[in-house]
Parts: sequence; structure tokens; C-alpha cells
Amino acid sequence: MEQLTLALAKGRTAESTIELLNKAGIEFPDFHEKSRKLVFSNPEGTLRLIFVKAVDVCTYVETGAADVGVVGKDNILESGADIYELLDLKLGKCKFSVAGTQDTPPLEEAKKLVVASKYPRVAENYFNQRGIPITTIKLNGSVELAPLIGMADCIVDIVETGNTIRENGLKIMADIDDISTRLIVNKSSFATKTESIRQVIEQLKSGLE
Ligand SMILES: Nc1ncnc2c1ncn2[C@@H]1O[C@H](COP(=O)(O)OP(=O)(O)OP(=O)(O)O)[C@@H](O)[C@H]1O
Ligand SMILES: O=P(O)(O)OC[C@H]1O[C@H](OP(=O)(O)OP(=O)(O)O)[C@H](O)[C@@H]1O
Repeated sequence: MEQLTLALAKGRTAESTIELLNKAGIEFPDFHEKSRKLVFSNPEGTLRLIFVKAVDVCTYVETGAADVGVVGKDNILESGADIYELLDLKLGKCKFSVAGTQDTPPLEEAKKLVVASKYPRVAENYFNQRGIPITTIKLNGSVELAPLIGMADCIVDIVETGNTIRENGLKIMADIDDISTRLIVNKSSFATKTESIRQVIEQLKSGLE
């Protein structure tokens, strides 16, 4: 059988994804939590697993460097990649929200907003759809700081437990989208390696039951 390359997001969802793969009967015996290895194979040699930064998974899959990928919906929306999203793996659940300080006026009253985010495309799309002009400031972390120090009116960021929002005295002003980990597929690979990809999807579905 032909080999599939699977790009998996390093970081907070990696371990639960590997657990799901194992439940689905897909094993990478050499993998362990602290390993620095980036490429693994299953014993059958039908799957090659590559570990990449979450933000890069869509690029690997869109370019065909990987046939399939496992990545958060947040990165799919931000990348705008031309790929198929075929399965919700229901891991890494969180949401995209707009948050501001207690003094930030209601969004619908805004004439123009400065929005800080790790996800500027998601922010643009959300406010454009509502006819609210914005300037985005791209940050790479500690986004909640931006409205606190007056750098931005509000933020578009991930909320999971809500602790970061609460502990920094911010308030959620709107929810944008639910996020979870998804299986994505390269469009050409789906045409040429249909059976192998379908098999992985079926296995994952059984692992989810
Ligand atoms: N509380 C959360 N904060 C951020 N991401 C979360 C959270 N809960 C679940 N996720 C999911 O986990 C994915 C990977 O998160 P992780 O923080 O490891 O990657 P990252 O954004 O590349 O981190 P970093 O830039 O700090 O390396 C996110 O893309 C998102 O889908
Ligand atoms: O609702 P919570 O459970 O508090 O989770 C949400 C927080 O977690 C993420 O940050 P992360 O830990 O990745 O750190 P970062 O600021 O470096 O992006 C995210 O950007 C929020 O800040």
C-alpha cells in the first residue's frame, strides 16, 4: 500500500492526538512524550508522521508536503488554505472570542477599532462582516496585555477556561467560532490516494466512538 504523510501539530494537542491515533489502531512505537524526533513511522510502513508547528500544518498539507494533517480550527481559519477539512476530532476544544476592558464600548457602537490578535485574518473577517473598520496589530502571545496597556481597543483570541481573561480583568464582548482539532487533507492527495485516506478516516472515526 502507498505511504501517507501525516503532519501533526506539536504542542498542547499532540499528546491527546497520539492517544486518539492509538485508540484508532494507528501506532508509532518510537514516539514518546519527551522525544525530540520529528519523523515517525508505523510498523506497517503505511504512515509517516511528521511533527510541525501548529501554525505550519496547513502549509504542509496545502503544498502536498503532507497528505493529511491534524490541526486546530483556529489555524485553518487563519491560514485560509485551500484544503479539505474532513473530520472533527473533538480534541483541543476552545473558542475564538472578542474581549476588551471594562471600559471598551459595545462593538456595535464602534466607528473604528484597533484590534490586537495572533489571528489577524480571523479578526478582519469578523469585523468586516459587521461593517466595523479595524486596524489589526499582529502579536505572537500575551495578547490579553494589549487592551490593558492601551495598545488596542480589544483583542481576538482563544478562550478555553476563561482564566486568562478573568485574571487580567477583561470581559468577553462576543464569541466568534467554536474551535477543535480537525483532520485536513491535501486536495490532490485525496484524488490520488483516496482509499488510503478513507481508511485513516474510518479508523479515526472508530477511535472517536
Ligand atoms: N487554551 C488554549 N490556548 C491556545 N490554544 C488552545 C487552547 N486550548 C486548545 N488549543 C488548541 O491548541 C492548538 C495548539 O496550541 P499551542 O499553544 O500548543 O500551539 P501554538 O499556538 O503554536 O503555541 P506557541 O505559539 O506558544 O508555540 C491551538 O491551535 C488550538 O487549536
Ligand atoms: O481561557 P484560558 O484557559 O485561559 O486559555 C486561553 C489562553 O491560552 C492561550 O495562550 P497561551 O497559553 O498559548 O499563551 P500565549 O499568550 O503565549 O499565546 C490563549 O492565547 C489565551 O491567552
